[in-house]
Amino acid sequence: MLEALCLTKAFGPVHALDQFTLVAEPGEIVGLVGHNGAGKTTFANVVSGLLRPDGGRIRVNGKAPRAARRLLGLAPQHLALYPTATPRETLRLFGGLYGLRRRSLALAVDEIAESLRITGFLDRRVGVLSGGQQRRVQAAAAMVHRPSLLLLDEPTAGVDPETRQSLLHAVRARAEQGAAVVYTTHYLPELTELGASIAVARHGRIISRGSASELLDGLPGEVRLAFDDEEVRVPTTDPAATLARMLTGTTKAVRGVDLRQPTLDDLYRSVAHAR
Ligand SMILES: Nc1ncnc2c1ncn2[C@@H]1O[C@H](COP(=O)(O)OP(=O)(O)OP(=O)(O)O)[C@@H](O)[C@H]1O
Repeated sequence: MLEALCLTKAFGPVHALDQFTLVAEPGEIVGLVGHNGAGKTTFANVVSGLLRPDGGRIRVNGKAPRAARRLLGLAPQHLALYPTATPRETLRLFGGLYGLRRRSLALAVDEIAESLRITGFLDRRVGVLSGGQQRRVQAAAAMVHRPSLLLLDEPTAGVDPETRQSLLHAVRARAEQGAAVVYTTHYLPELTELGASIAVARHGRIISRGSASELLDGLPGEVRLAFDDEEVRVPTTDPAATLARMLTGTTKAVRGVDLRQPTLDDLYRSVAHAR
């Protein structure tokens, strides 16, 4: 369980964290969303003990960050892997640092490699793997010791749909085993797929917190229909019904259809409106 209460952290005049409060229960996936600069990465760094906060209180299963290091797994936003090591060596190294030995280490490496579909390239050098394969290795390194608190900072940035699915599957599996997960993303549909609750960050603090259905249902998306001579865009909270209505009413040939899912901007607008 994570309790982060009233965290503050300033870099000169920039208040990266400004009374930032977030609690994640065991088994809960919290989707942490917010625009660039909202404080998400600073929060992950403070919770994992990489940065000291100016104020506030953090407890992981009741322990302060330094004492809780073995309970925590962090996959940073930017890839941080040894290019000359293989994924197997990487996972054994991380598992070993977190106290796993011999048979339990080998089992943990096999299990996470299977879950994140790394098995096929476990013994190739990390430096020759694709970006998506490296992302999976980085996430696996954060999860191999089965942490009680998992911090994933945009793990799906720039990956293909298959890698995204394996990452989401592995995250859900960890939560089902009881881990509290804080999952940062700019892509809202992932949070529905994960069954995550949502925390919206802005200017260093959480401005809204709730279930995915509370915060995302009813957000306007958009249906776009392209004809030979024009393009029609209709904002809607029910794209399927809107599309059916638009198609029923037209005799022109349709050249293109696009359904836009709600974005972070839509969520920000709705949160600002409700305040
Ligand atoms: N080491 C640092 N020195 C100075 N300023 C920093 C440092 N780290 C973060 N900041 C500033 O703190 C603010 C919050 O940054 P942070 O990286 O936490 O945001 P973020 O929500 O993770 O953004 P992104 O979505 O772009 O990753 C930004 O204004 C950033 O410029």
